[in-house]
Amino acid sequence: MIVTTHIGAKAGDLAETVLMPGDPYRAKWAAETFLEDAVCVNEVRGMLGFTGTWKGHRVSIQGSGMGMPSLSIYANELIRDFGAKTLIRIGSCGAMQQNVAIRDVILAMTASTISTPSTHIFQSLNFAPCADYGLLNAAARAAGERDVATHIGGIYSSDVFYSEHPDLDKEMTRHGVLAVEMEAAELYTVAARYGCRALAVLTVSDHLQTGEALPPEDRERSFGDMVEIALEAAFS
Ligand SMILES: O=P(O)(O)O[C@H]1O[C@H](CO)[C@@H](O)[C@H]1O
Ligand SMILES: O=c1cc[nH]c(=O)[nH]1
Repeated sequence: MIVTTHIGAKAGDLAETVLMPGDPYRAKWAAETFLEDAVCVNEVRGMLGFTGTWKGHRVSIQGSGMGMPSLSIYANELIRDFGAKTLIRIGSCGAMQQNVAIRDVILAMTASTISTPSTHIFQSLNFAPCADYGLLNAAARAAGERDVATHIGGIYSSDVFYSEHPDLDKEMTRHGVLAVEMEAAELYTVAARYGCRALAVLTVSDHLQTGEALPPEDRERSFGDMVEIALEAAFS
């Protein structure tokens, strides 16, 4: 029997493949919408987790919370205590390029960052967090078969939602960074440490240049393309 500090599930309750939205209610919606026989396996701190099947494959969907310190707790416990092998973030993000529109999907090849909870490990090294290539390639194929605009490239994992660095945002736009979110760099780093596969599949909910922003209910329960792309990539 395994119950960690933050995941109140028993050994075997979680699958080797875990989708990780920041929002626990997106986890609930995605489990109810896309999984068969989904059962709730975690309610600790309201960070809901579910396990069910998709096309016969066992899969869990566990909320990560917002920001890298929170994601890091769940990724560590999922991998070290529950045996997760494939972790795919399904998150919202803010577009940083004019050619990226609201509701477009982004596959994060790399995640630049100022710091993550893992930064101290690397001393003076600027570690480059990157996606698992097999997952990225499979997600690109899955996205290509859907009627959704998809961009593949670098994103920025920020510690803040409300940026006080317009100069830095501008430089990232100038250097082709597609979007900003708050978890992928730590997910990629923790996965690399334990030899696991990781990818972030994101949907654009905000636009830093136009000021557009989707309402909370859309972020919770309308990003179905990214969920299906993540599931198809995980089991291709
Ligand atoms: O929609 P989620 O997955 O939470 O992701 C994004 O939304 C949150 C901020 O609103 C941050 O967690 C950011 O990364
Ligand atoms: O602008 C945004 C939208 C989602 N998540 C972020 O971190 N920033």
